[in-house]
Amino acid sequence: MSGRQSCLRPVVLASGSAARRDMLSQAGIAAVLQPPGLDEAPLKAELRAAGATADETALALARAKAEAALRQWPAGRAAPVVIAADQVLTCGGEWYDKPADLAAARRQLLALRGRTHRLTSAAIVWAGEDSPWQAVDSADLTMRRFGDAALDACLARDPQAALATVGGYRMEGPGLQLFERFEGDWFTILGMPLLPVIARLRHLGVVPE
Ligand SMILES: Nc1nc2c(ncn2[C@@H]2O[C@H](COP(=O)(O)OP(=O)(O)OP(=O)(O)O)[C@@H](O)[C@H]2O)c(=O)[nH]1
Repeated sequence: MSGRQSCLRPVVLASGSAARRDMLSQAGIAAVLQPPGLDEAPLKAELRAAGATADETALALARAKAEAALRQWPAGRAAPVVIAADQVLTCGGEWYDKPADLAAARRQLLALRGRTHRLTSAAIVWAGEDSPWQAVDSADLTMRRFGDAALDACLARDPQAALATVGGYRMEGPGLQLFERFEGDWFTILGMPLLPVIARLRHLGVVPE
């Protein structure tokens, strides 16, 4: 069998995340991009108020994004295999969200300075089963006690990261200079536990064994 995608069903990535888009395409998986257009904040607040853990919250949000994408899928087209994901950042019992602007990103990075925070990434792969396949994984990242100059240089070099990522940094960019070490899967940090997702796609016949 060629290395080409073998499934007749389209693969949909229910995400607006460039990192998730890039990791799938770089792994040779062609996906239709369909940002879910979901306002995560109220659902996230509801989950937190109910005492949901970071794992439970990321899984629930990923599932909500997959459901939103399925609702938008044109009737009559071959049912897709939908991939969705979500990432939660926690540190010392605090939960952090994507910064609203550069000033918020700076404040958030200062709050994380010299500490270890956790990125919890969940993925859903839904091929029409009653309940979707899911995976969740975490990585622990320790930030240096970086100086203000290092922080401002990082924000100046990569302002997009400050607004597009939950931590306000891109590990594959200048943000790496803010870190001392990290423990966990690289793709989990970037936004999705990729290897389990690819294994699921293999199980579904989307990519060859
Ligand atoms: N490139 C990059 N992205 C990161 C990194 N850390 C976190 N992210 C991104 O931070 C974002 C986490 O926010 P989410 O709410 O899970 O996803 P989103 O960006 O809103 O995209 P949706 O899937 O459409 O909800 C994701 O896009 C992750 O890919 C990193 O080190 N590098």
